Amino acid sequence: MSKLSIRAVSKVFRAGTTAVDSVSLDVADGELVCLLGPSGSGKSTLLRMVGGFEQPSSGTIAIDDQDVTRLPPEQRPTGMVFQSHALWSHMNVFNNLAFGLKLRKRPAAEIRDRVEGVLELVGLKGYDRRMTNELSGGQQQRVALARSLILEPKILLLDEPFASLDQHLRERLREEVRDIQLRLKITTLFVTHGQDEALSMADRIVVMQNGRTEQADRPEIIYRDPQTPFVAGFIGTMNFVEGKVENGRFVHPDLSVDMPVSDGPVTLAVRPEALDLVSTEDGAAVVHRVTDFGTHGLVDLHLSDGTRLKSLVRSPEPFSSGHAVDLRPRAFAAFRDNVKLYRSSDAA
Ligand SMILES: Nc1ncnc2c1ncn2[C@@H]1O[C@H](COP(=O)(O)OP(=O)(O)OP(=O)(O)O)[C@@H](O)[C@H]1O
Repeated sequence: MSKLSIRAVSKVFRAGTTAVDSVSLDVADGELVCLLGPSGSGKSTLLRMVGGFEQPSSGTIAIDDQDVTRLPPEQRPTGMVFQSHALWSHMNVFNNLAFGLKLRKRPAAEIRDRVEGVLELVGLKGYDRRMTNELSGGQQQRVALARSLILEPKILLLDEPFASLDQHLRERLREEVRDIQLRLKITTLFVTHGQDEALSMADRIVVMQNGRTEQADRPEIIYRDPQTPFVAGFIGTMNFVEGKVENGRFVHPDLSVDMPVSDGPVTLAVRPEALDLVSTEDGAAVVHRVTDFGTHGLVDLHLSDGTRLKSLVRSPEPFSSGHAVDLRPRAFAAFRDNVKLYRSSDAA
């Protein structure tokens, strides 16, 4: 049972940059939490503070109720895998993996068994005598993961571990790592700026911006019920339409929907898959481009005020560029001053 508790942690660098701004986060036993956000949002700094590679300016970090805030990395029950694998190239795989155990003066037989076990776990059985520079990028990252896991950390920390790999390999490794994590039931904090990675791997996603957490929720909630326009726009594709509410209706020259909130300006957010199109003679929106992906079509639209929208349609056939269409949003959110006001029934 290992849990991580981050309480009001901030990091101000000497230059005056607030990289992490009073973040609190609990990661439950066996949970995999992804920190997701744009470049510079503070994800790596937060992760590095959990690993002990960076000191918080304020706040506390506890693992299983033990305060580790001031402990150096080697005294924390954490294992970190970095973006660039940082393996020792002058050592073979066995020695890379055995290194930490030798430091801890474990008996040779135990070291052999544990190296063998962890290599099997990451799918590299029999690779122990290879030099690490004779391995592919994906294999090197597997060794880096094995090197962390062999010390049986309570908390596994992964900092964009697949960033240097090609798309195909990245997808495979993310499945493998998730399988291993579930098998070991190891509490994991994972930094990525890839939303697909976060959506496919995480039990919970923490969306970060400017050193703060914008929202922490299960992936499907982050996607379906984003609490701020930033989260709405960062995960998946989102259309935004600026307008205002008058007498319980969102009003825009080309689009109007019921919205039982008080009058005033709002931003309407609607997913491409929740924006139905109907071809008409005198529709308000004009089709700009149609892309046929085989399984579905994506229609780019222009509204009369210049707003651009995307709609996902099952078949692109009825639509072609220059044609007018009517818009029928099925599910949407409205934001006013970054606060979500209202959402219709769940996306169909
Ligand atoms: N050692 C440092 N000294 C000064 N500023 C730093 C240092 N490390 C990070 N920063 C700044 O802190 C902010 C957060 O950086 P951080 O690396 O945590 O972001 P990130 O979300 O992990 O970004 P990326 O996805 O690009 O890795 C940035 O503005 C960055 O320039």
